[in-house]
Amino acid sequence: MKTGTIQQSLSGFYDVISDGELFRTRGRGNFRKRKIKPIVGDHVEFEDGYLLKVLPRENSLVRPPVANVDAAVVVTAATQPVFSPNLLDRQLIALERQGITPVIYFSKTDLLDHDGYEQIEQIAAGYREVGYHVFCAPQPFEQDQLTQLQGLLDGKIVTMMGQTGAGKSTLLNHLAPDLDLATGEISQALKRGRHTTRKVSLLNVTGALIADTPGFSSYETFDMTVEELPGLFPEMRRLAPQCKFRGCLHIKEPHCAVKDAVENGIIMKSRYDDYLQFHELIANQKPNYKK
Ligand SMILES: Nc1nc2c(ncn2[C@@H]2O[C@H](COP(=O)(O)OP(=O)(O)OP(=O)(O)O)[C@@H](O)[C@H]2O)c(=O)[nH]1
Ligand SMILES: [Zn+2]
Repeated sequence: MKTGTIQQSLSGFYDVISDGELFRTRGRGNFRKRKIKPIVGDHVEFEDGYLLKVLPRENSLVRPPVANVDAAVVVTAATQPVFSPNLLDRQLIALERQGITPVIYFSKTDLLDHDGYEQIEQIAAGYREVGYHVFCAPQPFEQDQLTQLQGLLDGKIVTMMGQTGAGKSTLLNHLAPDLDLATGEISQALKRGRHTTRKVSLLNVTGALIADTPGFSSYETFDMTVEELPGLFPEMRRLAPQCKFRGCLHIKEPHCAVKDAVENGIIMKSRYDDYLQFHELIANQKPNYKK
């Protein structure tokens, strides 16, 4: 018996990567009866061309359907379209919720003037303080950054995330110039997923398995409770024990360490404002969405 990860699923066959080798397998007959639907990213046990077992999932995304996602590269345009902290924060909390490590990658920094770049660099520093990996350099795809990113993603299951035109395909092309796909094909692969429900597969990109269909966008519903939300902001999560009230929502409560930190410039004002906006959004959702 071997163990591996499903890299691709195609009309009943599952291609499993195990120790760098690909094996074509099919599901055991009783999978269907037991309503087991293996998906890309599943860690599995297999033998003689048959999947025997799907191991418990760390997480699973619906769009694209990928299991056990370790990290998501949030490709974020520094300009064109203009940088939106609100959109970035939405993406980050969606990932936090799934237990997926966000990696923020600023693209299009080459299109900024000096002051514009300084601003973005400051924002990047703020997100680093929060605890995120942030890639930001005057030239967005310089080798140094790419090497670091490769190191970070090595051995992980990864999705690309980001607005249309943010530069997801461009980044992937830079990461894997020697990938067996032509430039156009990569972006085709990335684009196809949006319009049809075609199968996802994982591209083997220098040690990482990267979903060829970009991940969920900013339009996720906030299907969480208002109590859950502050825990999805790492900087608030860290300070919450210092708030006077347990379960402090950091809004109207007195002696709130988070509000103090915002006032003292320790927590980014833009992050806190987004927190308040998301809180309102969740509070005003129809009750059945709140669970
Ligand atoms: N100058 C500059 N142009 C970039 C950069 N990143 C992407 N672009 C350009 O922006 C356009 C969109 O880039 P893509 O890589 O196709 O963006 P995408 O995120 O894959 O977009 P979708 O496939 O629509 O989701 C292309 O014309 C790229 O050449 C960058 O860092 N600098
Ligand atoms: Zn508080």
